[in-house]
Amino acid sequence: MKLHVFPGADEVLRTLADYFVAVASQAVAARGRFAVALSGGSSPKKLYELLASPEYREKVAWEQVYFFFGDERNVPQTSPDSNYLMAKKALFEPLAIRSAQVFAVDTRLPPAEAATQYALAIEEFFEEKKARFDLVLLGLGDNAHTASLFPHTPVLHDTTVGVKEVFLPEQQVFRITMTAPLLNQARAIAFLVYGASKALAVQQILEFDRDIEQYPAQLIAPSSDEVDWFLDAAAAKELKNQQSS
Ligand SMILES: O=C1O[C@H](COP(=O)(O)O)[C@@H](O)[C@H](O)[C@H]1O
Repeated sequence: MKLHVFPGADEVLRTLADYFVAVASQAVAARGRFAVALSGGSSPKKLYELLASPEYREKVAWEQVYFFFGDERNVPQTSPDSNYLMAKKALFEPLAIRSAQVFAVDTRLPPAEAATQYALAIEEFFEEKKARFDLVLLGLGDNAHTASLFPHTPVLHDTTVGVKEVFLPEQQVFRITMTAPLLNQARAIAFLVYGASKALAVQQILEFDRDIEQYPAQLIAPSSDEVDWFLDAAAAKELKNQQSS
């Protein structure tokens, strides 16, 4: 696990954008394409905007990039809560990404069916091979969730390499999420976390004893061992040890 801690969010975002460029170019050189699972929520929007900015847009072979979503809210694709809509506005439209390169969850379907169909789309994309994303981008909720692996939900114990629906009783909503085993097959995983509201969750995931019911992001442990945490000082402030391990 590698920790990258910077004084402010802008430096975190730039470092992660550089990391994205490097991982994308290695994947394209090695396999002719780059398959990335995007995260939703409030944190990654600025990263996507930066990647689409004049400074970064020429650094990635975008026509060889294939986009997936680690999780999605069960809302129409036109809803302001849709992870797809956020990425569309921040990344796909500015870069004129072809629709064939974007794999969105079909939220017109009932949640369980949407999850099944998404798992099938992933399986087809990887053909006969193991479904290994070149990069999974993840955020972290104040309650230590990542993707839509929320505390005390059945999906935390799902051993399927796939996609599942999850009902969140407090919010009375469904989400659709890649399971931890699928996320963990990735060649590389990067967490993007900034802001003081995330400091306790960061400490719980990285320094507390394992308790996946309370701290679901502890489930993220890729077989490749490539997990990078990109944090600002505010999000890292509760960490006793700020060295990579
Ligand atoms: O990985 C993820 O993390 C976030 C946390 O979101 P944020 O709004 O607190 O940055 C999550 O909800 C999101 O859907 C997910 O992909």
